[in-house]
Amino acid sequence: RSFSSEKDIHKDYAVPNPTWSEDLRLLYEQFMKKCEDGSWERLPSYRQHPAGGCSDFQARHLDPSAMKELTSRARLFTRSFEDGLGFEYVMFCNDAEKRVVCILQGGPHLQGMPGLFHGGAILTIIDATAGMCAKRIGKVVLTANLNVNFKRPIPLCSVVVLNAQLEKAEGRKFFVSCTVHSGDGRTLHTEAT
Ligand SMILES: CCCCCCCCCCCCCCCC(=O)SCCNC(=O)CCNC(=O)[C@H](O)C(C)(C)COP(=O)(O)OP(=O)(O)OC[C@H]1O[C@@H](n2cnc3c(N)ncnc32)[C@H](O)[C@@H]1OP(=O)(O)O
Repeated sequence: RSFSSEKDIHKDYAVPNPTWSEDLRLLYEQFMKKCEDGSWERLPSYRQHPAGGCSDFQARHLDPSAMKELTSRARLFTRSFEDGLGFEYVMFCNDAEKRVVCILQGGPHLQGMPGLFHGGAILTIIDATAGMCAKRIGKVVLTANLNVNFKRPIPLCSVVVLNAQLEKAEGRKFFVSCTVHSGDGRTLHTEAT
C-alpha cells in the first residue's frame, strides 16, 4: 500500500486498528478513561509531523535545497511500518506531572534475537517516548545522551508500557528517566536515562 498519499500522511495512527491485541486495547481504554478528567491527554501521531518550530534548527543543520525533496519522502521511523508489523503504540502525556506514557505492541518485523525484541527497537521507542517528554516542555529538542540498561529480554509481539518522567531541567537541558515494563506491570524489562 502506498505510503505517500496525502490522506495517509495526515492520518492519526495513535488509535486502535485490527492488528491490536486485546491487551493493547485494554491498556488503551484504561488510559482513554484517564483522559476524561483532562489530567491525561492522548497524543496524535502521524507519518509526517509538521516541522513547526524546527526551522532554525533545520537551517543550522540541513541543506535547504535538499530539504524540500527529502521531507516529501520522509516518514517518522516508528510510523513507517505496515499496520501490525512494527511499532503499534500510543503516547499519553500528563503535563502537570511532566510524564509521558507509551503503550506499545511490538510487531514481528522488530525481531533481534529469535523471538525477542531487537535492542535497537527498544532504544527507538525509549528515545521517542523520553524525547516526547522533553519536547512537551522544550518544544524543539534533540537527544544528547541515552543510557540504557536491558534488564530482561522483551518477547517479540508482546505489549509493554513505557513510563518517561522529567527528572530535572537546567536551562535548555532536560533530564528524563524512562522504564519499560511488561503490560501487567510485573516485569521491569529496561531502564534508561
Ligand atoms: C517541533 C518538533 C517538530 C517535530 C515533531 C516530531 C514529533 C515526533 C517526535 C518523535 C521524534 C523522536 C526523535 C527523538 C529525538 C532524537 O532521536 S534526536 C536525533 C539524535 N540526536 C542528535 O542527532 C543530536 C546530535 N547532537 C547535537 O546536535 C548536539 O550535540 C546537541 C545535543 C544539540 C548539543 O550541542 P549544542 O547545542 O552545541 O550544545 P553544547 O554547547 O554542546 O552543550 C549544551 C549543554 O549540553 C551538554 N551536553 C551536550 N552533549 C551532552 C551529552 N552527550 N551528554 C550530556 N550533556 C551534554 C553540555 O555539557 C552543555 O551543558 P552546559 O555546559 O551548558 O551545562
